[in-house]
Amino acid sequence: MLKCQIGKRLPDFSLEVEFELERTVHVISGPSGAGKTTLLECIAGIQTPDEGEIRLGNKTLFSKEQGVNVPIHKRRIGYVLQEYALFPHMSVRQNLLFARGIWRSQKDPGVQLLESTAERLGILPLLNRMPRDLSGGEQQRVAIGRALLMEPELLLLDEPFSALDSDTVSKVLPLVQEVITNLNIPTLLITHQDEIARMFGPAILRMERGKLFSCKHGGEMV
Ligand SMILES: Nc1ncnc2c1ncn2[C@@H]1O[C@H](COP(=O)(O)OP(=O)(O)OP(=O)(O)O)[C@@H](O)[C@H]1O
Repeated sequence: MLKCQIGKRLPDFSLEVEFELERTVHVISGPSGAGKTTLLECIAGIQTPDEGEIRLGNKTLFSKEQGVNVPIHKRRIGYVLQEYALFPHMSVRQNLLFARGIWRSQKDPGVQLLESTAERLGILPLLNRMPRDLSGGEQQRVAIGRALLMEPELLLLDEPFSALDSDTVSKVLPLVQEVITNLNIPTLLITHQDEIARMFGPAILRMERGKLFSCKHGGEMV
């Protein structure tokens, strides 16, 4: 379970949210500048909230009161962005292994996990290719595979399909949806694309001016 009650003030913007998420996918929609990315970055540890607390399972990731701020690499959070952010000088296999910090070692049990994850995402035949030789949809599946290989306890996806054309989205989406749904961990997915929101719904949250609302009930989340 993810429990988040934080405040973050930027010069012309302020984020104030309080919510709890079970092990399901929640879609976040909302206008540009509403604070969606800021929220995900606070949860991931890229930005530091000014106040409040973030708990994941029984771990405190951030607590202003207790002076806790777990560094990004120790949060066990898979974070996928619109830009695939693969390492251009590494093969797909090395990119995936890097997620586990084992890209020099072939003996790690993670290699087996790598192959099964790559198979589920349909990228097994691509393991020896370089990122520049992949299509956008393939690169995004590698980026998602990399996030999964961390064996995350929380998955954050920030517009992961918006750089892809609609044909590619239709092909990639069912595969990714199945993998993510089967993961059974709390997942936050930012998207402006209705088709994607529908596939992952019905748990849709709406962000406006730094506040989060539940669309289903029309009220502010508590
Ligand atoms: N480093 C920063 N310094 C000052 N203001 C910032 C900073 N980063 C973001 N902001 C402001 O915070 C607000 C929320 O930005 P954020 O990127 O979280 O919105 P968003 O909902 O993700 O938007 P989009 O859908 O366009 O990506 C915006 O008004 C933005 O200008």
